[in-house]
Amino acid sequence: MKDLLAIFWRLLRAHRWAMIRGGGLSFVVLFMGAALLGLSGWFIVAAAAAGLAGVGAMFDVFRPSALVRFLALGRAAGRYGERLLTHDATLRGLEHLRADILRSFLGASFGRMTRIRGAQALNRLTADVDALDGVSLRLFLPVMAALATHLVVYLGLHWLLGGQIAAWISLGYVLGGGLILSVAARLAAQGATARERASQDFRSALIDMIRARRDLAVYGRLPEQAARVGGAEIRQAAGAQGQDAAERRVGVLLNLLTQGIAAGALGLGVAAVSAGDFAPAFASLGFFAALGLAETLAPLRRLAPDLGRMRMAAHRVRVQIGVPAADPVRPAGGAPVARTGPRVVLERVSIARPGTRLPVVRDLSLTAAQGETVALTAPSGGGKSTVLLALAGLLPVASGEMRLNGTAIATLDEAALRASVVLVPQRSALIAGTLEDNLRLGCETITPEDMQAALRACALERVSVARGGLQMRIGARGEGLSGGEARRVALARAILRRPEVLLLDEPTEGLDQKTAAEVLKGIRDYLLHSTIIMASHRQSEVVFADKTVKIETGI
Ligand SMILES: Nc1ncnc2c1ncn2[C@@H]1O[C@H](COP(=O)(O)OP(=O)(O)OP(=O)(O)O)[C@@H](O)[C@H]1O
Repeated sequence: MKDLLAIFWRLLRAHRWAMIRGGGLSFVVLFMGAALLGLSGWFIVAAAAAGLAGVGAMFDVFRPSALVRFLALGRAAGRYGERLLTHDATLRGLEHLRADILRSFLGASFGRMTRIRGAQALNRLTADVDALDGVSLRLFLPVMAALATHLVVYLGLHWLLGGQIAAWISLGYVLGGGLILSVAARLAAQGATARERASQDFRSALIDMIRARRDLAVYGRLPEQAARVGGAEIRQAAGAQGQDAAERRVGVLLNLLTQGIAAGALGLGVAAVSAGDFAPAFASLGFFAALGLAETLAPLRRLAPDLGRMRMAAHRVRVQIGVPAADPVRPAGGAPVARTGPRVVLERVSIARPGTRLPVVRDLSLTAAQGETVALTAPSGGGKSTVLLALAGLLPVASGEMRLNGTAIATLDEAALRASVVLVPQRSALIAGTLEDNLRLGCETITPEDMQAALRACALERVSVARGGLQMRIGARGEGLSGGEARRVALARAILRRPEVLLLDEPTEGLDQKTAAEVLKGIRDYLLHSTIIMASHRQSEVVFADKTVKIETGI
């Protein structure tokens, strides 16, 4: 319940007045519905009684019928306004929630970001947020409006018919309805959990299958994965059927409750008439008001089967948005990049990966000057990428110090560091779009001439010219490019930023000797004054570098 309340509070805060006015109108609509039926019942019976008594001509039909019309029209208009306000406020609130979830993904620390699964993130942003529209529309607003209506109707009936009938009707609905709904929610909880799991499994399995379809096909596992997706879909459909059946059962029970309360109200009314407490028309008022109050339960029918799903979604979303933003490697508002001292200095640096006790890199020292190219070497798993990540400010150092132009990288301002240092990891992300879209990802303000020069430097000009130049289409994750071409697009994107320090993780992997040499020379000439530090396995990269530094691994 805490999770659901927290989500309702967020939705309420996003558009407080619209939500409060919508909730108020929900109450008005329910109250007018009960008053309309009660008044109509009283009117018909009172008119008939007046006719039987021979005083029909004296009976005032105008005022009650005007009131009936006012209630009928007011109720219709109120319903329209209530739907408009509550749905609009809820959808806008969900929009804020989605933005908060997205922000929490984007603000995740580097370590967490690498562990986020695309399918899970999509589930949080779509299915979970969709499930939460019911928190205000099917849970809190209808329950609050129903309770307010029962309270006001209780006071009105108490005044008109006495405490016994008023208590029978209002308490009957509040206690009886509450009991039916809470028992039904408890019984439906297991089915709701199973359905929710099936629907999350379905989405995740489907997304995994689409992403890994090539590998699955190669290993002959595509039918197996398709069967997993199909199985989750069948479980999901079965869960939906079960929940529909639960909704129907709740509907039958709530109908029986309404009939029982109305019959009891009529019986109590008849007894009161026999005892001479009030006229027969008043007995019908209680009976019809009891029938009219059935409307307070109508929006809650779907609540029991949906509650489990809403609870789970609310919990997951709360956990997601409650995750603190990135544990910063550098404090906010750090130092600017200075212009003194050697470009890059590492002094007895040790670096550990999160979750591991032993440092991956131990006591590494190096100095790299402006315009110098340094090759870092170590066996596979020896910590080359780890050093580059730390230099890019994405991993903290366990001991020692890393300095850029004389200032410790750990104290640098985030924006200043990003403007000065660019890292090209082993696997870079390419987006679906044109070659230009992918190059602009690194720097918005570049001109077509800049892009052509960078493409030339990375030996990509010929490839792009043959396929539409900057408008060449690239598929999702670099689809349509060879591995070496995708790598070169990532390199071109990085050098377009003209960083002071360029960090390259195995830059010529996947390139033949000739192209590799051409690319390394092209990059060096394009960034004459930049310091280039590269993680290298290949002899051609080591030979190209001005100096080589061997990493002593701690593992
Ligand atoms: N996210 C991570 N969490 C924990 N340990 C990691 C993580 N990534 C890599 N490691 C470990 O850190 C060590 C160094 O990895 P790193 O990627 O820096 O090596 P590398 O020299 O670049 O290797 P390669 O040449 O194969 O790319 C390895 O033992 C690796 O298993």
